[in-house]
Amino acid sequence: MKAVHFGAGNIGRGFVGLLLHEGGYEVVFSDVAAGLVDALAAAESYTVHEVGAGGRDRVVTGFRAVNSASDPELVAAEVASADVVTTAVGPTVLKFIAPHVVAGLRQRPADEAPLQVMACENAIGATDLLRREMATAAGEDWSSLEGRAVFANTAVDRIVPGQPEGGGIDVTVEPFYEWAIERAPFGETPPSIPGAHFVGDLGPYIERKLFTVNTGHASTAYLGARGGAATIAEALTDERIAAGVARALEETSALLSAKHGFPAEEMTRYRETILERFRNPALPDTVQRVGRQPLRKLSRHERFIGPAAEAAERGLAVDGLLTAIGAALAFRDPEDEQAVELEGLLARLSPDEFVAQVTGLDAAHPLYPRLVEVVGRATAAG
Ligand SMILES: NC(=O)c1ccc[n+]([C@@H]2O[C@H](COP(=O)([O-])OP(=O)(O)OC[C@H]3O[C@@H](n4cnc5c(N)ncnc54)[C@H](O)[C@@H]3O)[C@@H](O)[C@H]2O)c1
Ligand SMILES: O=P(O)(O)OC[C@@H](O)[C@@H](O)[C@H](O)[C@H](O)CO
Repeated sequence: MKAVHFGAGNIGRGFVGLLLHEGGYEVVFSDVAAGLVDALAAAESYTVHEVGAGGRDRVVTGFRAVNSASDPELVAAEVASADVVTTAVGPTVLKFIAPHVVAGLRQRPADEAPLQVMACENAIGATDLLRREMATAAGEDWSSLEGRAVFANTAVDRIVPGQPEGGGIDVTVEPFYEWAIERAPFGETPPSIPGAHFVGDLGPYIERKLFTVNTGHASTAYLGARGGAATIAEALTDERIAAGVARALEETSALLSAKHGFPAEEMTRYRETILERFRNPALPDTVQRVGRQPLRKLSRHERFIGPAAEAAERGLAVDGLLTAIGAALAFRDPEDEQAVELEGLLARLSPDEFVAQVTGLDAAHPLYPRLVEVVGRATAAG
């Protein structure tokens, strides 16, 4: 069995590649970072170091690596004969992966078992997005190609911090992980991934993950950065920040319970586990990594505006989320293109224009005036 995995970065090596390997796949990593591809191609194994309580080392072997920028034909050939394609590149990069998967499908015999495609990104419906990008890349050939693949959305959860520069291809991760995958698209032959669980309806899982783990993570990063903290664990040692994060998460939990029926006690335990994961002192996870790409994180269906909009529509509290959004507006990182753009947009646009453009909310939405106030305060604070 063979899996082609696009994006050999933190989660690619530290989670998706590891679980595919443990499921019995030969993993072919595909990436555009030449140094990383060369290092993987030259290695026979790498180690995933799980740090913190219950962690152990796991070794990945039997992989190969291909550079999709310099060797697209080889990538297409690998995809053509693969059983599984996964991605962990970031949702905005899926449009660049799509042409490679389409090129592979063009070479794949029509009577071959369908390629099983799963995008493992922090976004609702990431595989659906990849599929749309593939349809665009294929143009009028799509109707003859789409039957050669099946598409399943997934929710992946494991904190994999940035790895030290020059540290090689080993990866340091937390011990916890969860991978939920839609079951129905695979019919009788789901992929062999013992570490994953297959679910009938992914909607509640991905929303619970994105609106708890990622809302809490981002709230900690932005409140922490504003308070001068360097890491997530350090930020949570400040009681005011911890209280701010707890408040935002109580609001998203109330929404998730109202919308999906998750019992309140289950959500309380889920939040406790997550906050304990964030506090893992062995995990060197920076506020810059977790706060990266703030414009993506402030977009309509993401971890802040997504739950806050739905909570406001239901008349639920959103004050904690608005405080975290205020902190997000103050996030500055000269190395992060979106953080720089965010600063420019705040200087250039009126609060109304900013809310409309960045969050995509309509002026008639109940959250809209509250966001305009938050943006107005951020603009005034300079
Ligand atoms: N790190 C985590 O804790 C974590 C956990 C769950 C989900 N995720 C999600 O996984 C995705 C990747 O996150 P990450 O933390 O591993 O980021 P990362 O930056 O460590 O890895 C991304 C990799 O994609 C590669 N890449 C960029 N453009 C590419 C292209 N056109 N073709 C092939 N490869 C390309 C990069 O070179 C890099 O190696 C994101 O969607 C993220 O939200 C991350
Ligand atoms: O990857 P992002 O930028 O969407 O979010 C940053 C972190 O919150 C994220 O990578 C978490 O570590 C991960 O989602 C945990 O499962």
